[in-house]
Formats: sequence, structure tokens, C-alpha cells
Amino acid sequence: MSLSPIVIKVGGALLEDEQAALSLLTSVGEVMKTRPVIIVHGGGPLVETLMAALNLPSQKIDGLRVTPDEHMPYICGTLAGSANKSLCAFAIRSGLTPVGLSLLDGGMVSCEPLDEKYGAVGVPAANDPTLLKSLTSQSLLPVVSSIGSSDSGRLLNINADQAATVIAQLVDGELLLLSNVKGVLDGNKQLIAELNQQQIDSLVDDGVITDGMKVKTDAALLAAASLGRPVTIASWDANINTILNKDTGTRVAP
Ligand SMILES: Nc1ncnc2c1ncn2[C@@H]1O[C@H](COP(=O)(O)OP(=O)(O)O)[C@@H](O)[C@H]1O
Ligand SMILES: CC(=O)N[C@@H](CCC(=O)OP(=O)(O)O)C(=O)O
Repeated sequence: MSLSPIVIKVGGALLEDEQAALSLLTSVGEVMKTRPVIIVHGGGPLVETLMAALNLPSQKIDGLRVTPDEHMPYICGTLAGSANKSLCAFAIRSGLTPVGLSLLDGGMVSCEPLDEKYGAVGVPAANDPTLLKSLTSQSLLPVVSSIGSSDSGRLLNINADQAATVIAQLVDGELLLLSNVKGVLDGNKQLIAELNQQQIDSLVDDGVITDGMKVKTDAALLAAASLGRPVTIASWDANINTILNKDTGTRVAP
């Protein structure tokens, strides 16, 4: 396999849509016949559900979850535990052989705290691709959650779009950020096929790109610049080959 790997980020809401998850993983299996694939996943909605059940208030600032260290056992249990294993189980049902991992495994990504106002939220940086390359060379499917660690061993919660960006940097991969929307929508809710930094800035200024999509377009711009190739924001309902053929989704230019 000489083509560059595809890094597919899926938002946590996918885990609540069995048909969409199985159909996406079936199309991942097709792509894996010719190119390595690495999945990075979120789990925001699962975290919300657990925190509400535990009566622990959880708030986001600029799309990032404020995470006191004492919340980390729940966040870690949800993202690296139930979300990761549910996605691996969907992959097994789809005939694939997943290996569930977190950012901190095999020294692949190093993380540092962002700012104490966010608590245990980290900024990830690409470190060592050896483990991922070894897995993909054996036709295994790495499924990576966005839990990281600082060098001093503090567990950190990383936004999954940022996690996927560093994994794409690590393996020089093509990045697809898949979510529950067709891509970036304009003020009239129409799909925008291509965007550059200037256009994104003006959509943010106009209040058209907000919340989680702002985090996503920031991650896409950073990734596109560092990879030197466009990053795609699209729906997980679309076939991967349709997305790779640029027939749907939004391409964010470097
Ligand atoms: N301009 C926009 N186009 C599309 N979605 C947008 C836009 N602005 C804000 N959003 C919101 O961003 C959401 C996607 O971000 P997020 O919920 O964080 O996704 P994920 O959990 O898959 O990473 C959409 O469901 C939508 O509610
Ligand atoms: C720091 C931070 O915001 N972490 C995210 C990690 C999960 C995530 O990003 O999940 P989605 O992709 O489903 O939104 C969180 O706690 O929700």
C-alpha cells in the first residue's frame, strides 16, 4: 500500500446511530483494500449524558469542555472506555479487526495543558508514528480516542477534531472530519464546497460558523496548512469514496 493513510474523525453522535456507524465502517473496509485507515473518535454526547446522570454540571468555552481533574475518571471512562469499545465492536460487526487506543499509547502524541481556566484540557502535538504504522501495515484498524497525557502524567481531555489533526500530521495522512452535517453550511443552510482562511474568518465574524463547527474549521485550517493538502468536513452518512472523489462535503484549503 503506497497511498497515504486516510485519517477519519467521527463525532460521538455516530455511536448513537447504529445504521450510520455500520454503513460507514463497511465503506472503511472497502477503502482499506487500497489504503491504510485510522479512525479518531469523539464522544461528546456520551459525556453529556453521563455528567447529567451524575448531576455534575459540564460547560464548554469556545467549543472546548471545561474539565476539572476530578471529572477525568468519568471523561476517560466514557471516551477511552465505552465510546472506544462501542466503535471497535461496530468495526468487528463490519468484518474489520480494530485496535482500540488513546493518544497517549505508544508515545504517539504528547499533550500539554491548554490554560488552567479549562482544567485538564490539553493541546496535542505529534510525537511517534511507529505504533500506528506497525498496526496499519498489518491491515489492523486503529481506533483512537482523544484522551492524552502530559509528560508529567496528567490525564488530559483533548477535543477530538484537534486529536485527529495531530494524528493526520503524525502519519502525513488525508484528513476527513465527519459529523452529523453535510459540511460547512452558509447562512441559508446550503453546503459550501470549498473554503479558505479568509472566507472562514468572515463566516465566523458573521456568526454563521459557531460552536463545534468553529473548533472543526480551526482544526481543519491548521491541519491543511501543516499537511499541505485540503482537509474535508463532511457527513458520516456519505460513502467514503464519494467524499474522496469530492462529490460532497466542504474542502478547507491549505
Ligand atoms: N456554519 C455551520 N455549518 C454546519 N454546522 C454548524 C455551523 N455552525 C455551527 N454548526 C454546528 O456544528 C455542529 C458540528 O459540530 P460538533 O457538534 O462539534 O460535531 P462533532 O461532535 O461531530 O465534532 C453541527 O451539528 C451544527 O450544529
Ligand atoms: C476538550 C473537549 O472539548 N473534549 C471533548 C472530547 C470529545 C469530543 O471532542 O467529542 P465530539 O467529537 O463528539 O464533539 C469533550 O469532552 O466533549
